[in-house]
This record gives sequence, structure tokens and C-alpha cells, in this order.
Amino acid sequence: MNVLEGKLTGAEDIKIGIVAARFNEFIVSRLIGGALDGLKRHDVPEEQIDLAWVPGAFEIPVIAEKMAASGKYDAVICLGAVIRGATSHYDYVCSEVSKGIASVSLQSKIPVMFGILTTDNIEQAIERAGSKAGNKGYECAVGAIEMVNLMRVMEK
Ligand SMILES: Nc1c(NC[C@H](O)[C@H](O)[C@H](O)CO)[nH]c(=O)[nH]c1=O
Ligand SMILES: CC(=O)[C@@H](O)COP(=O)(O)O
Repeated sequence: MNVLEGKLTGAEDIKIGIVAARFNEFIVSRLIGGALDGLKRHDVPEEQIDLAWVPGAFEIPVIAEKMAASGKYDAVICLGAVIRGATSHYDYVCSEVSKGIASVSLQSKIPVMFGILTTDNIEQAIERAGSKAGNKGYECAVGAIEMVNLMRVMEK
């Protein structure tokens, strides 16, 4: 059996685009820190990482699509924190952001990582932004490297 896998080494030439939502910046800034930590610890040079801020998670897909279509990046990491409020707005934002990001990844044929926290309260978001439930930004960074290297293996 042949196992195709994306290793976490050989990331020195990987170029990453990050799209981050400014809404709940207190949380998102920690997701960005986790992503940068993950990329740096796997030897992705800082000068090969671009960060684009958008107002909120709903605006992430359109900028993720521009990054992916530019041909400048091997992968795009989408970071945001959607925290439930008093109305159904949360459901619409979460639904459209997840559909949008998935669509960009399939259309552009490069990894577009879903680093959007969708939580019922701020405590759950804090837990997933660098405390007891890990850091979704770090997870997406390492996942991006694995996916880029897996796709390179499959294209040989
Ligand atoms: N409530 C949250 C939002 N809402 C804003 C939308 O994402 C969007 O920017 C607005 O509707 C204008 O188009 N965004 C988040 O990222 N997180 C939230 O909790
Ligand atoms: C996720 C949201 O859009 C939400 O934070 C908005 O809050 P509300 O539903 O109270 O307007």
C-alpha cells in the first residue's frame, strides 16, 4: 500500500496568506499569534507570510478568494471568531463563512484553512485561542504545511 502524506518539513519555500477578521479582535489576535508561531516553528520565513485584515468573518471568503486566485500563495489561512449573540445573525454568518471558504478552496485548488471559531460564548472562544482547548490558529498553520506538502507529493 502506498501512503501519500504531507510532511511538516521542507516548508522553507512555502508562501502563506492569512485573512483575519477584526471583529472580536481580542480573540483573533491570539489566533494570528498561534498561526505565526506554528509557521515559524516549521521554518516558514516571516517575509513569506502576508496578513490581510477584514471587518468581520463574513468578509473573509472574498479576500481569501483574491489571495488564492493571485497565485502568490501556496495556502491561505482564514482566522475569525464568531460568537453567538441574541439573534439569529450568528447562524447566517457561520453558514455563509463556512460555505464561502470551502468554495474558495475547491475552486482555487489550494488549501484554504478554516480557522473560524464558532462559539456560543466568549469563554469557549478563549479556550480555543491559546488556552485549555489549544489554538485554532496554530492548528491551521500546521495543517496548511501538511496540505501543501501532500499536494506537492500528489502532483509528482
Ligand atoms: N457578530 C460577528 C460578526 N459580525 C459581522 C459580520 O461578520 C460582518 O462583518 C457584518 O455583517 C458586515 O458585513 N463578525 C465576526 O467575525 N464575529 C462575530 O461574532
Ligand atoms: C455572530 C453575530 O453576528 C452576533 O455577535 C451579533 O450579535 P446579535 O445577534 O446580538 O446582534
